[in-house]
Amino acid sequence: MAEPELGQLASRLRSFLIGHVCATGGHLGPNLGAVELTLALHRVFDSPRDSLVFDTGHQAYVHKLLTGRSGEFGTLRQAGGLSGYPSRRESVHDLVENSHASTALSYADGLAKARALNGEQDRAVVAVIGDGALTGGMAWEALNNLGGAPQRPVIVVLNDNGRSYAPTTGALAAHLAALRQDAGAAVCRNLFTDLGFTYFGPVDGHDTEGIEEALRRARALCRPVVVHVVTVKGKGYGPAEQDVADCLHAVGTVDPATGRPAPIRSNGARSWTSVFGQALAEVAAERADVVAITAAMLRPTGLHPMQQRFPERVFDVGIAEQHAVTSAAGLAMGGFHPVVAIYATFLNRAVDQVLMDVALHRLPVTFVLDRAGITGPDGPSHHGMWDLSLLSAVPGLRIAAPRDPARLRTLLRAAIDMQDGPTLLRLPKAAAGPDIEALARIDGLDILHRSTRRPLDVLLVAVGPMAEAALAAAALLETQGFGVTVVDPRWVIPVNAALPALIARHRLAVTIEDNSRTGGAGSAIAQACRDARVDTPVTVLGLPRAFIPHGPRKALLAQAGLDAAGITRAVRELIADPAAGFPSERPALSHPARRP
Ligand SMILES: Cc1ncc(C[n+]2csc(CCOP(=O)(O)OP(=O)(O)O)c2C)c(N)n1
Ligand SMILES: CC(=O)[C@@H](O)[C@H](O)COP(=O)(O)O
Ligand SMILES: [Mg+2]
Repeated sequence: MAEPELGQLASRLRSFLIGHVCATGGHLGPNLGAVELTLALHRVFDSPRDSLVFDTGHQAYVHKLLTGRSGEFGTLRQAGGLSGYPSRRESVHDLVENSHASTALSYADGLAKARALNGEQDRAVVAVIGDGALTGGMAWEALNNLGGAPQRPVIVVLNDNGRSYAPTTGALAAHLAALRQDAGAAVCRNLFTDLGFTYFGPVDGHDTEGIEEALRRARALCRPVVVHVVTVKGKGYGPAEQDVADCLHAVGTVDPATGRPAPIRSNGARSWTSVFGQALAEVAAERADVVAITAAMLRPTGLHPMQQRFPERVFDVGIAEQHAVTSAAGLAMGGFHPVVAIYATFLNRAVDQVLMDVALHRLPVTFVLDRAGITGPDGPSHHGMWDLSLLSAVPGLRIAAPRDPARLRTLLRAAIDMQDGPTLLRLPKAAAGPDIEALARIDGLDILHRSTRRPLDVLLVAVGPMAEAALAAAALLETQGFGVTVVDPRWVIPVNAALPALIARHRLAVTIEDNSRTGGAGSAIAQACRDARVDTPVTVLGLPRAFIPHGPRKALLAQAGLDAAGITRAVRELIADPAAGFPSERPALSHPARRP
């Protein structure tokens, strides 16, 4: 295809991306920056015979368009529609579905070893990694292996646009900037050549033919090669190129003319993230020892209000969650109280650091996990549904789940006031609803609802934002003749010692959490009841032990039975099922607990 035709194709791809992604939402900036790069990849390599691995995968839309999925692009990130990331179910051209950054080079290392063992080294292994993802530790573990095996060819395409969301931080970013500025010096010696790679670059990331030439040369070398491609995030679309915040990294439905959401009548609802960000800035104004850490997601985790007021006390460590946690441990050892703001799903990779670098030393670090629970359009590797399961076993870690903005503010302060060990708050990806005031607060338990003049049939234990669905279910169950109590423990791990006694007063207890039901808060509560010899059957409602696909958050919660209808249905089924242990009579008061 001659250059003018290539240019026309790139232009058509850009127009397609802008039109579709503005309509469906998705990763606009990253994909506009990867148009020519992806064209070149598919012109030089023969996917799927050759393997193309995209790190994080949010920049793989053009790859999808070039592998036969343009017709379905109107379904992007919608239930049953195209995933916003590579998907093995969708195509043989797609390899890695995990949207957690910094993994591509490790996959490539494994693929290259497989090629060598199979005698298939003519099948290329190509990994595309962004400059942001390259700040993640796994990437350097992989580079160490790849560069140490000259006999195993892997082509690392570094898509360098100088940004993660914000400009990429740290010494690596400075090194790449130097390479971009001084091509002559770059070719002679740099980080990659020192690690055993041949280095080609910097290559203009919007010159398809130039990229192709570099890729062909890299392929011909049959050894580890880094092709340093310099791109512009949001290339070719003014609103993205000019967006100083994050080059329209990820957008909802926006006006293609402006890249901005259509003006909507605001119902005043704020996101949990913004409530947290403002509350933290207020605490930071009162407490000079409070510092904050982000892993390249300052704005998405709501730290910018604090960063604007106290820039010297907010640290962006790059896409390096494990380092973030242990660096926080160091800050705590130095006399500070770090608040580590991370999406719940991304903390999964730093469990050992929470356990052994923070909790073992009983350090006062507060973790604030945004996007806990079902997140929606980003699919299985983005739902924050394992934090309670992974962290409930951490000795000394206290975990709270605020049900509303008022409790978020209160619990954040309480967590930061705790100096004898780590604390953790988890927040959903949702608009923060109205405050839900308790009827009473007994032994640290918020009684949100209790039926009057009815037996104590069912106790609903709501974890955080599940309080709303629990209260709606209580209303439904009352219309069906049941007496219902709804309780919010606020601090879910360790289990409040008064909770088993409250459960003992009811004929049935149901815990409700937007975490996996395996090993989460409900499991801990059921265990606490067994330990306390409480006879009341405890049923745990939560997310299934499965990878949940992308789709609207509310619909996915309903499918998991975590809405009012699902909770009501579960209670009625339990009561109807003789094997469920629902006693015909209320249990004798083996625990003279105080009345709720
Ligand atoms: C472990 C992990 N932490 C954070 C994120 C959130 N995240 C998604 S894309 C992105 C920035 C990636 O920057 P880069 O690799 O340079 O790709 P670009 O968007 O610039 O093309 C981040 C931080 C993630 N996907 N995985
Ligand atoms: C690819 C990635 O990990 C993020 O960009 C993710 O899309 C963030 O999603 P939200 O911030 O919209 O929840
Ligand atoms: Mg980048």
